[in-house]
Amino acid sequence: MSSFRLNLPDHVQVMKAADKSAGQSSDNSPTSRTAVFTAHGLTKVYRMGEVDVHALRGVDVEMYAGEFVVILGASGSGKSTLLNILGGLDVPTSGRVSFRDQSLTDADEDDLTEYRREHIGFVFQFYNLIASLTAKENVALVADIAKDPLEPEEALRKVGLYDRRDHYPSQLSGGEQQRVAIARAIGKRPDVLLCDEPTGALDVKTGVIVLEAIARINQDLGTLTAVITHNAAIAEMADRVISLSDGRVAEIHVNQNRKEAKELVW
Ligand SMILES: Nc1ncnc2c1ncn2[C@@H]1O[C@H](COP(=O)(O)OP(=O)(O)OP(=O)(O)O)[C@@H](O)[C@H]1O
Repeated sequence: MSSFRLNLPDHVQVMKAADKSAGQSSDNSPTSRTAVFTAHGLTKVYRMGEVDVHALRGVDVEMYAGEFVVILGASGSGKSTLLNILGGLDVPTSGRVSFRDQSLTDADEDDLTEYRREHIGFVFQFYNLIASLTAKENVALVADIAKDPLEPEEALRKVGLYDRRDHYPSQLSGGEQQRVAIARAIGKRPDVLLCDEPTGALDVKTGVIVLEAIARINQDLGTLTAVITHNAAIAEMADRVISLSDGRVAEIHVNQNRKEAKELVW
């Protein structure tokens, strides 16, 4: 286990207790945490003709039930590659990664599809909503194939868009569309919410509203939430900040005092 293990704020211990999976652990000591992701020695090499691009160069990382993690780093540092591997969208070149006690490295395509469907909600920079469906219908589409879904109205309420449920994407602002995308991602009540630059296409004010929605879901549902950004201000919201540089973990920082989204300035 890593040396920063004992430093997690009380908030995370509380979230762990609230997490659905916490009952699986018999260790109730204040320093116990349920590892959701455990990755060791992850590398990813993309072969581009004659050239090898080393996106990850040996990443060791753990993420815990209920925490809010920001993955921070410059463009090209490997953030999306790491998130895609954790989310089962990609596989490492070498190294091991597991979700709870399920190895993702040994999983085949079908296993990874089922893993993503059951456990992971994704939010990307661009919202990818279906233009011909209302907000509610966009959310229902995912909830329909889930085992224990949130009602689409409830998911939209959590992101502050219940009143706009019958609106089409073209009738919503960029920030509102992103919040529908977040409602869609949580509609299946995922264990993990993975967000890749969720505010990248938004102005500051709208970005803050989107971050507030993500933080509320982390808080209310106890969903392990990982947000990728190159914006250091956003890192102040996190329980922990994993900084990547050139495909390596450069630093892991524990925020003793998390800021609320509305306090952020950038
Ligand atoms: N499919 C791919 N084929 C080839 N190279 C890739 C591929 N995906 C990523 N890379 C390369 O791997 C490195 C890491 O990319 P990655 O997208 O993970 O970085 P990032 O930190 O998320 O960057 P950004 O903030 O710009 O999205 C980069 O050099 C990138 O060009």
